[in-house]
Amino acid sequence: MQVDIGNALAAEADPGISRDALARLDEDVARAHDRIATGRAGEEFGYAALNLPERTDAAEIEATVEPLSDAEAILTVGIGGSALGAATISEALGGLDTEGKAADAAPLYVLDNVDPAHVREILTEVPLDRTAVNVVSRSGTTAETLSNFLVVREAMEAAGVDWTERTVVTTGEAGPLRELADRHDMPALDVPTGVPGRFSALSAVGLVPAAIQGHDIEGLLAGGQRAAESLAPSLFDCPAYAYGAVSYGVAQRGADINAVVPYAERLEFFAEWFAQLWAESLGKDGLGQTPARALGATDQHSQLQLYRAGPRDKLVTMVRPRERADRTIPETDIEGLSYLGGSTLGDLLDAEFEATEASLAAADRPSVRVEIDRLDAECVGELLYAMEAACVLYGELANVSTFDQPAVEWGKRAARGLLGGGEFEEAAAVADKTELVVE
Ligand SMILES: O=P(O)(O)OC[C@H]1O[C@](O)(CO)[C@@H](O)[C@@H]1O
Repeated sequence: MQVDIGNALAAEADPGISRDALARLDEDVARAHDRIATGRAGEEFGYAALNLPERTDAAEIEATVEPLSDAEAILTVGIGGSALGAATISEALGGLDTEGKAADAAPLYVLDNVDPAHVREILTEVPLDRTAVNVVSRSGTTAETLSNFLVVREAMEAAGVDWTERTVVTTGEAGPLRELADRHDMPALDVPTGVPGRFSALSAVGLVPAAIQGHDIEGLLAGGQRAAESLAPSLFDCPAYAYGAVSYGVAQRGADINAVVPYAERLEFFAEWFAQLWAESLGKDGLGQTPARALGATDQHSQLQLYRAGPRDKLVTMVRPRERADRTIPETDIEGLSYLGGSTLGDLLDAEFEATEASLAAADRPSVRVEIDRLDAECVGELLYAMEAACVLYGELANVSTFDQPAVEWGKRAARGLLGGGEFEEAAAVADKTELVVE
């Protein structure tokens, strides 16, 4: 993996960070690296996430899911970090390899919302008697996850399917899901202690579907370990820290938004995973950098207008695999289009990537290039780990509480109160809404 921060330097962009300021910031990076190393060594809450490539037991995961390896579909029931890591990994590894060979993996369906129409559509689509249900919740009490699981279980019972034979649970040491797994002697894996959900992709939380699909989860962990071993006391020696430090540096100078633009369809979930990681970790005390999700080349025909000519409040993070399965564009005699013929779609995508990067630079808009070799297990594991380490570094530099998420609890209590799940003052506040209705 490599990170090119050249187009975020003050000589190229506004907001941008000067080489001198970057050198000064590197002193803080060294201190932050030591703090991170200490936190990892002590398995401190949150920092422990950066030990997962060494902690996660791939063999245990593979053995646990082996009885479900015949599944023709996988249904992950979770939300936030309990769904996005799994979705990101399975999507990234589910395509053609660079030789064009299909992954031949059972499709993954993700229930991470309680839209009843969508839940009904999924339950109509999956073959319930040949589906592996992967229910994931650290707390085991998340309303959306447990509600969806109860609906899925009812649908399986109605179809005459023994759901206890088709379900693997990943949860914390205690709670309703753990009790359910124990009561029915179901396969269960642990959510790693000391690791917030959004940092748990390289654990059973993110790896169960990939293991059922037959993907190389040892390779994912090896890639994560490669990124772990790249952590160094200088941003100039560590791609992850270079990304985290420059993101922080330009945010300090006005880039309040970080638009993540993967130039690969199979990294679309990665942008969504990154959005939770960045927002839930760094959005504290009035600080943070808002993640925006886009997709290259598609969003060059939409959001690029804003990125290039809108407010000077954005960093654009351009992500791509350097190698991919490709497809030749046929020769054509269509007037004005003959230049495309004989080229490939990959050449066009790369040209658009580089043209968009240059377009932003020509308008003095900061961008950072993040490149991995290809969408294989090691490179995906390395990318996920590097972004987690970048996020932890940014949190140290910003001096925020990276690993908690107190602001999301208010809404949970209000919703629970509205549903009669207890007396919560937040629910009463809902009734106090100021209305000005226009029809
Ligand atoms: O794994 P759980 O406990 O169901 O939580 C799911 C998600 O909800 C959050 O706790 C936020 O409410 C996320 O941090 C987490 O990834």
